[in-house]
Amino acid sequence: MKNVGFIGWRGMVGSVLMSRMNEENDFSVINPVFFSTSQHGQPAPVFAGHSQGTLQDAYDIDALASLDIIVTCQGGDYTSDVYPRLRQAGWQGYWIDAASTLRMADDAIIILDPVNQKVITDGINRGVKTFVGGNCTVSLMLMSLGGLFSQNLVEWASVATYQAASGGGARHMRELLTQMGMLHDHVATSLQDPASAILDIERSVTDFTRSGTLPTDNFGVPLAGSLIPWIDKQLPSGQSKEEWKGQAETNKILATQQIIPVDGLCVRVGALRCHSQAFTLKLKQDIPLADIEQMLGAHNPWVKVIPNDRELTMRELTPAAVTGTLTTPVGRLRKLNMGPEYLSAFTVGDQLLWGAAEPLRRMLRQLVG
Ligand SMILES: NC(=O)C1=CN([C@@H]2O[C@H](COP(=O)(O)OP(=O)(O)OC[C@H]3O[C@@H](n4cnc5c(N)ncnc54)[C@H](OP(=O)(O)O)[C@@H]3O)[C@@H](O)[C@H]2O)C=CC1
Ligand SMILES: N[C@@H](CC(=O)OP(=O)(O)O)C(=O)O
Repeated sequence: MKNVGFIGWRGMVGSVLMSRMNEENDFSVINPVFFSTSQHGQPAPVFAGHSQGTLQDAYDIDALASLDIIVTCQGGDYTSDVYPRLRQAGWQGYWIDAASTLRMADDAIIILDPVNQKVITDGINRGVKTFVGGNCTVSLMLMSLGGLFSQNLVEWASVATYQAASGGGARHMRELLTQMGMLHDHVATSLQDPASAILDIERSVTDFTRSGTLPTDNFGVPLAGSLIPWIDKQLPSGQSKEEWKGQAETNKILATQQIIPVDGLCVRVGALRCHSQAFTLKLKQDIPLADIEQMLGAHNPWVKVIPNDRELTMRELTPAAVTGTLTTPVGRLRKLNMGPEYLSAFTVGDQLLWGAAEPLRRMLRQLVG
């Protein structure tokens, strides 16, 4: 059995990965070794009945170099520090990573096997050893809309995202929930009084939101009851880094010969762990809607086409409905007034599952059999 090292297993993405590996019995086909950047020497976790002694030092290059495969969800700083040193030390093992650091490197493949299995297989066959999970919005878009991309029918895609707090990390989720609770507490008494004026309550909430009282260490500004139309760094192009990733990563995942333009606006909203995305797609031809639905639904086992119906949309195409599941639904499919090649679509997906942990888990499984 292969020796597989895990770094970042107790973080948010790592916990989801461990939980999925347990569900799929993945620990029975590997010899896991657990590492920590801060807790080495403490007892290692027990997964699926496998006790693994103590936590190893995640910065110990010799210990890492003894492994066949390393899976890390620890983050970009860790990757930037350890990966080059490990490769320079001559380590030839497989590196599977959730962080964005190595995604665009020439010798790395962005993994999303329901979409680019051929790219992955070709890579393994020619000796690629570095496999990186994609940006969550990109992976979730391709899981939901893969049927159109795989048929090479998309001329361009314009997107507006509605991204959950979890994309920023665990502390961002806590901050959002704390803000929500504080806002409610601030007006709880008035809310209970049916005779109270709603605009007085709203003004009180707005004043409180602007007062500087809400915790904003992580988001920088209040998110509860609001939104933030910027995610990640500012680039000279005027895009946010998150917006830049849309085209760059999509085309790398699909290994396109000719770039498919993908661009739009990325927005943080007060959802917990599901990213939603509203698309305008320009198709290369006028294709009947029924054919589009068929192509989308047949692409992979996790996509689900939600008919463009009010009740079904409200029940099945929301973060509340999708969170915690591997389903990547797509709905609101209709031809737009701009012309018969213009299609709208709305997608929802759990950004910790298909958006982060699941592609890594499935890559590991491919390498260990
Ligand atoms: N959040 C997301 O949606 C996505 C994240 N990613 C990537 O994954 C990386 C990790 O993200 P995420 O899982 O959100 O990070 P977390 O902050 O949840 O965890 C990262 C590390 O923090 C350390 N840590 C310190 N205190 C605690 C604690 N109380 N509980 C758990 N861990 C603790 C752990 O390392 P140690 O044991 O060594 O101390 C842990 O592995 C990101 O930097 C990013 O590169 C990728 C896609 C999506
Ligand atoms: N940036 C995403 C999370 C993510 O997947 O990021 P990255 O591309 O660094 O893995 C968000 O904040 O919602």
